Amino acid sequence: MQPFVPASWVEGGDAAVVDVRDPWEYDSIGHLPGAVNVPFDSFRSDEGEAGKLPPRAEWEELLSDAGIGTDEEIVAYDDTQGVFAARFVVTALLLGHDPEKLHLLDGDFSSWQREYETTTDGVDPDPATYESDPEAETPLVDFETVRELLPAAESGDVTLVDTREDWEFAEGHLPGAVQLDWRELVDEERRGLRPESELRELLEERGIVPESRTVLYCNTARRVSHTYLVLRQLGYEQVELYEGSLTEWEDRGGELVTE
Ligand SMILES: O=S(=O)([O-])[S-]
Repeated sequence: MQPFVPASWVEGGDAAVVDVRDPWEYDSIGHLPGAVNVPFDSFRSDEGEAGKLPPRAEWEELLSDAGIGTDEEIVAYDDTQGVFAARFVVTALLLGHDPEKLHLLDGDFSSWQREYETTTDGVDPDPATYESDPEAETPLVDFETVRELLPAAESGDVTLVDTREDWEFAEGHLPGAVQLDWRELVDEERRGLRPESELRELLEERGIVPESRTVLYCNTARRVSHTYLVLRQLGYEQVELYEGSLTEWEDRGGELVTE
């Protein structure tokens, strides 16, 4: 999986382009030419199979209405350095879209408009039928699995990564977790990924290495989605997502460490 694509790939290509910002931003500030608007809140739910995943029927209807077909190449963007759009990409992945056909713009709306055109023209998508794949293998792990992995995380055999900010980590984290704020992976100025060599150095410093099984969590599986895609971009194959994240962990009385 090579999820991150540059603006030039999006501009010249024929992938379905998905803008996950609020409708007022899409309509009034503008959007990438041809992009459809699928706002972040429209694909988050407490009624799906796990965490914040939407029910399959709702997801299928949302994508069909947006004119996106089951086998299409998709690229998503936002205006927050990719963290909201990453959640769209990971939602599609977890509901069975072909991972090789899922992409995230390396950058965001603000960096795009420094070089490329935007528009406020409405988009009228062609009708499509989207079908999710309930049989697809996914990188999801659940509460019980994470709880069973804690001893291995504490002994360093499994890498448990908390992708939240320092102060959140200090207030309470899973035993054995290392901290990696997702924002450390992006370059403030270009609003996309930092250079690969810097990313690899940073990850290694934190003990996040491709050889180790790696499980990510945050609060509601938004920030982990970005980190998941970065690790996959760098060739990490053994990365899993705790979709329930701290919201479920705390609800179910999971152990927390404070500093
Ligand atoms: O990004 S988050 O799910 O932790 S709010």
